[in-house]
Amino acid sequence: MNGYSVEQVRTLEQRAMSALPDGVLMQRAAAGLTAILAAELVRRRGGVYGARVLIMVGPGNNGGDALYAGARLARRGASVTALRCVGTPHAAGLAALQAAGGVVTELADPGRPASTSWTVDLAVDGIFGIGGRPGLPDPVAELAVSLQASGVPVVAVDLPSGVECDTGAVPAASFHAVRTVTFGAMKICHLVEPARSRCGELDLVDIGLDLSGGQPTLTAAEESMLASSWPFPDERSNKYTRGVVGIDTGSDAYPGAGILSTHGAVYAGAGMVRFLGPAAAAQVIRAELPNVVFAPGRVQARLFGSGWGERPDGARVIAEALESELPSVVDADGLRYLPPRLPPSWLLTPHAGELARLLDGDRAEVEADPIGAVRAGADLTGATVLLKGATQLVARPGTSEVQVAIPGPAWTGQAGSGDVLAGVCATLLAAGKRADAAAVLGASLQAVTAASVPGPLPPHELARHFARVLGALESRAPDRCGRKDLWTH
Ligand SMILES: NC(=O)C1=CN([C@@H]2O[C@H](COP(=O)(O)OP(=O)(O)OC[C@H]3O[C@@H](n4cnc5c(N)ncnc54)[C@H](OP(=O)(O)O)[C@@H]3O)[C@@H](O)[C@H]2O)[C@@H](O)CC1
Ligand SMILES: [K+]
Repeated sequence: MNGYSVEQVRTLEQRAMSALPDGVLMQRAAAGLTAILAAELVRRRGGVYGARVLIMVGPGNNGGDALYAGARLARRGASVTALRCVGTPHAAGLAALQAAGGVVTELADPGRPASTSWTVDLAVDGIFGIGGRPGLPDPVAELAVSLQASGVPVVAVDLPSGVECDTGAVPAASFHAVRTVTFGAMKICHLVEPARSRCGELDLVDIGLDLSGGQPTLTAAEESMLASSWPFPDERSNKYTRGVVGIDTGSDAYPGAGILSTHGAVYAGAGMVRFLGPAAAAQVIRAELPNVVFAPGRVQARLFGSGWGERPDGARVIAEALESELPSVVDADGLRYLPPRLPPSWLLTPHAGELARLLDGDRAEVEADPIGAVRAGADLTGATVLLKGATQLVARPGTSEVQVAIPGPAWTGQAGSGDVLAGVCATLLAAGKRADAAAVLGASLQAVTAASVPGPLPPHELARHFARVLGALESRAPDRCGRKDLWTH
C-alpha cells in the first residue's frame, strides 16, 4: 500500500483519461463508490431500498462522483437528497441525480430543517477531493459538527473534506468519516495522522490507473513485509551472526531509559547486548536481564542518547563511535551532540520536537509537513532518520522515497516507547539490516505487538510480547533463502 501526492495522482489520471472517452473514469469511480455505499446501507439497515441518503456536494469532480453515486442509489429505491454546500455542483451529475428522482437543497436554504435534526441513514461527503484546500467554510464546518452530533455516519469520497491531502495535516475543521472510498491510488492523507484517523475504514476502488513505473511518495509497510524481512535466526546462527549491540543510554538522573532500551534490544532478539551506560541502570538490568554483559568488547552496532540528559562528553563519545565505522542509533538527548555530517548507516530517531531542533525550526512546522521534515532531516545530517510519533516516517538521505511503518494503537504514544524502539532498531542494525529497514521493521514490530495485546502496557512489558509476535510472523515467513525484497539488504 503506497501513498501518492496530488500531483502524481493528477498525472496518472491524465494518462488514463487520454486513452478513454470523456467521463469514463468518473463513472468507474461512481460505480465503485455506489457498491460500497450500498454495502454500508445493507450493513447498517438491511438494504438500500427506502434508505435516506444525504449527498453533500462541492464545486468540483468530487461532488460529481458523489452525485452519480447518489443517482445510482436513487434508482435502487433510496431516498436521496443532494445538499449543495459550496459553489456550483457538477452539472451532469446533478442532472443525473434529479433524473433518478433525487431532490436538491441548499445548505444556505432558510426553508431547510434545522441542522440539528439530521435523520438520514448515511451522509456522503462529496464536498472537496484532491482539489481541496485544508479547512472548511464556516457553514460547512457547522454541518460537519451537527452530523457528528446527530450520530450520522459519513462516508467520504476520496478523502474527508478539510484534511490536507499531501501532508496528512488537519489544520482546521474537517469531516470525520466512518469510511473513505478512494480511487486508483492511495493518497498521503490516507496514511499519515491526524488525517488518517479522519478517514475511518479505507476502500481503494480500481479505476484503471497504471501505477507501474512511478515512484510513490510514501511506501507503507505491511505485515507480510515484516514477516519476509525480519532477520530470524536459523540453524547457522550464533550470537555474532545475530549481532552484538553496545548500549550507552540512560544517566544517573534517567536510569529508566537505559533499562528500557536494553529491554528493546534483548527482546528483539539481539545475539548479545553489552550495556555500557550508568551504574544505576546497570544494577536493575543485571537483576532483570542476566544475559546482558557489562564489560566493553566487540559490538556490531551501537545505541546512544536515550535518557542522557546533559552529557558533557556526549560529542566526544559520538565522534569516537563514528571513527569505528559501525552503524549506530542516536536517540533523544544524543541528538544534541551530533557532528555536522553522518553516514546513511547511522539512524537518528527524533520525535517531532527533536527533529524541529535539528532543523532549527519549530515543532508546528514539522507537524504541518512531517514528510518534508523527515526528508530535510536526512539531507541535513546525512543519516537515515526515523521520525517517531502517531505516524512513523523513515527517510534515507539522497533519495526522495519516504517509508511509513505499520501504525499502532494510540496508547503506544507514551514515555519510554521511543527508548524501547531505539533498542529494537539497534538490534536490527547489529543483525546487518540497512538503517532504513531497521527503522521500519523496528517501528512496525512495536506497533503490531501493541495491536496484539489488551493495552495499554508499559513499554518494557510490551517488549516481552515481541517473541510471541515474531514467532507468529516467522511461521508465515516465505522461504528466506530464495526471497529478496524491499528490506532484504
Ligand atoms: N481527475 C479524474 O480523472 C478523476 C477525479 N475524480 C474525482 O475528482 C476529484 C478532484 O476533483 P477536482 O479537481 O474538481 O477538485 P475537487 O476537490 O472536487 O474541488 C475543487 C474545488 O473546490 C474548491 N475548494 C477547495 N477547497 C476549498 C475550500 N477549503 N473552501 C472553498 N472552496 C474550496 C476549489 O476552489 P479553488 O481552490 O480552485 O479556489 C475548486 O473549485 C477527486 O478527488 C475525485 O473525487 C474521480 O472522479 C476519478 C477521476
Ligand atoms: K470528500
